[in-house]
Amino acid sequence: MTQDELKDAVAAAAIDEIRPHLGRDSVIGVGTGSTANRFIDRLASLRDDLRGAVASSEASAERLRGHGIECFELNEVGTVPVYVDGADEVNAHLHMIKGGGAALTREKIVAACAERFICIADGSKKVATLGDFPLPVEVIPMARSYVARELVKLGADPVYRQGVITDNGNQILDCYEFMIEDPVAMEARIDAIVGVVTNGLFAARGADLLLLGGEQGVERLTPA
Ligand SMILES: O=C[C@H](O)[C@H](O)[C@H](O)COP(=O)(O)O
Repeated sequence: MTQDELKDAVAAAAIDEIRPHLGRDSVIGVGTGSTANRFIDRLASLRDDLRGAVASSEASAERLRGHGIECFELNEVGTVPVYVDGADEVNAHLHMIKGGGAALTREKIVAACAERFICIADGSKKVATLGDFPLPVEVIPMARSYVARELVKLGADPVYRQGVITDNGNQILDCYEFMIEDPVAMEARIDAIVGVVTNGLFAARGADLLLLGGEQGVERLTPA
């Protein structure tokens, strides 16, 4: 199976997972990226079975609206029963690195307000230790150099993602050469640097369920 087929398979599995819990008043959280896009395309078939969605990016909101799915502000709905999103890497504890598409901050906010986080990913995203994928850190632009120096002290090799402005008007540093042994502690340490808006470690609030696509089908994994 190709990676695209695997992404499609996990998107379909997520639809099966959430369908029994949806009602006409349900507003669900929807993530960002190529895997989440496949989920959004399939969600179109459930358009009449839910009230709408909270999107974690402008791009996802636009795609949702294109399918006739109403988008709400998170402040209007407060909490969402479920948040479905992809990941760049995920470990056995269902801690993740996210933000390859620069949507990490809004993703983390919607995830924080979700009763349940379902991660959908093809098998290539599952790792023993997080960090092969460069960890994104969203920064206030004027703090970029300072934050980069602080990240070096933590052992990372931060690189400015040239030309990328987040939906929040900020910039991204990608941390290379940075294997993360304790994702919960590192998430908090990076967030404590002045000028950091968010980092792409989703460990304090990891996923509750991972739908992982492989040659044998879609595995259903809960945190180890
Ligand atoms: O900022 C982007 C998000 O964190 C995505 O969920 C992540 O990059 C995975 O994207 P994809 O499904 O395209 O691999």
